[in-house]
Amino acid sequence: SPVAKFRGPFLARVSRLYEAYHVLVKDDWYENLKSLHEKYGPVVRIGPDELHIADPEFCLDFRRRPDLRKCSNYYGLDSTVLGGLADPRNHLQRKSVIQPLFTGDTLARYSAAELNVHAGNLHEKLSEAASQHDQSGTNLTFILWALTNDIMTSYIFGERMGYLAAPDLAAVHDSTRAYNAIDLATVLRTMSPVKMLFDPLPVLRRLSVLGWIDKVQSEPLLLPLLCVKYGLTGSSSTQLISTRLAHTSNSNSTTQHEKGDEKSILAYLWRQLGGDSQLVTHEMAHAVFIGNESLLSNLTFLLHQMIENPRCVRVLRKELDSLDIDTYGHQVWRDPKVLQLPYLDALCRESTRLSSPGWHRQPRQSTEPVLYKDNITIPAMVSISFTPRMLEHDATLFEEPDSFIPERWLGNNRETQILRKNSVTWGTGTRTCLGQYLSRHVLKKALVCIVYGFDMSLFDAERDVEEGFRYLNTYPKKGKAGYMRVRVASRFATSEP
Ligand code: HEM
Repeated sequence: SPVAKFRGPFLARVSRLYEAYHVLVKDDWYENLKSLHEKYGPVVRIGPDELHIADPEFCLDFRRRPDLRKCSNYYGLDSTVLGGLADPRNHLQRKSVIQPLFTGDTLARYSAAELNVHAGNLHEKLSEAASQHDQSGTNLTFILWALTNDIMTSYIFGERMGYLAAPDLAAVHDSTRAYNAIDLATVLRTMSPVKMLFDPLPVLRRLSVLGWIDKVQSEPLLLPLLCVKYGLTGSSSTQLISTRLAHTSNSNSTTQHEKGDEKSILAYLWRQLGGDSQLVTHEMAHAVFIGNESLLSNLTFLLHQMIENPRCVRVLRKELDSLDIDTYGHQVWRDPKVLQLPYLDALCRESTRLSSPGWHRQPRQSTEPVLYKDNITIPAMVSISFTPRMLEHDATLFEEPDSFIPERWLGNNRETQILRKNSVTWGTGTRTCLGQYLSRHVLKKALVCIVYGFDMSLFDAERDVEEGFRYLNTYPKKGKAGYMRVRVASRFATSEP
């Protein structure tokens, strides 16, 4: 093997089942990875053709290269959508079509109008919860999940689905959230016979426990509801999206998009991708799928940190007092200055830094051999991986790396510039997150809405500690999902502006 000279556990050298064992059976992938680096040093062979590197300097430098390929064994499940395209040229081409829909005017218009409506709905829901004094606490996970679904579907499909207004948020949550995503992705990438069997046999696949992947890929969370809404029950999702596309693209969809009609995002993309409705469906379903879960996870983490650090709540409230309360009243999130508040920005950066999940690594391949330190050469096309969480908790990059210290991001000086350059929260190189700016707006507005309007504490902190704060898990295993239950109280007697 071209990587034979690199050290690692025996099973990992011969089979991907090593990964499967640590993800599916022992559920200790990240902890094990750390112990492997302690034993074998900064470069460890974690698969027959994959090296994991825990050398921040090398990782940060290597990742900036624009010519790297995403490894098909890792991203193969999503090989047709932007996030999984292996070839950098194909990726660049697709990105040039999709990226404008997630930045610039499209995002600014959404943020200033639609996103404010969702923040208003969140406020309403929390006010309701505060007045009800629920004996079992307020399930914030359900509320945030409904919120992120409303946001993602309205952004991508231009539809207000009203998840947050649904009378039964538990039902919304349970019927739309997918569990075991990491396990199933692991099965398919570490057990190639399973993947080979399932690829050509979609029926078999649908009957299996893996069926949800097709469902999520081809029928994103909102589609059943869209079916009901448009009276299209029975249509296949692709037909449904096509119908929706035809509806929105009947005339001048590009012009509408340019005018800022968010409803035309789908139609615009459809036209740009040559009318390939299946590709558009997959691309958008994927964005909704990953957007929902990462927003939920990041919002939950941010609120968890705020509850754990009352000092941060005080400092943020002081900063919020500088906003135009006379104009916006309790709806402070509507003040455009919110997006520029330095402490709020620092809170969000620090929270996203600490919340990267341990299961997520980023493997890349170079078509040329790569020179690692001390004259060690890594052969071409070997998967070279790093785990963002490891870098984000590295003491050489971040002082007191495990502590929540938003202040480290404040100011524009040499230190903060270096911190920003070293940040890998949103990915690296040319493959950074498409949803990062949308996510930043969502995190900021939701946090402002909550911190300005409400006092919050954990409903049963003892149980949360006992459970190891399970509610912080992204893409949890079934049966291991946690719920963030809180006590909510309105800060103001009357909440009208
Ligand atoms: C706070 C929330 C989020 C975090 C921390 C996050 C993080 C990331 C990271 C680390 C990557 C790189 C993955 C890799 O290279 O393996 C990525 C890629 C991506 N993310 Fe996000 N993400 C978030 C929210 C979103 C949202 C809301 C969307 C959709 C609107 C989204 C869409 C994407 C897409 C499409 C890619 C692939 C980009 C490409 O390869 O060009 N993300 N994200």
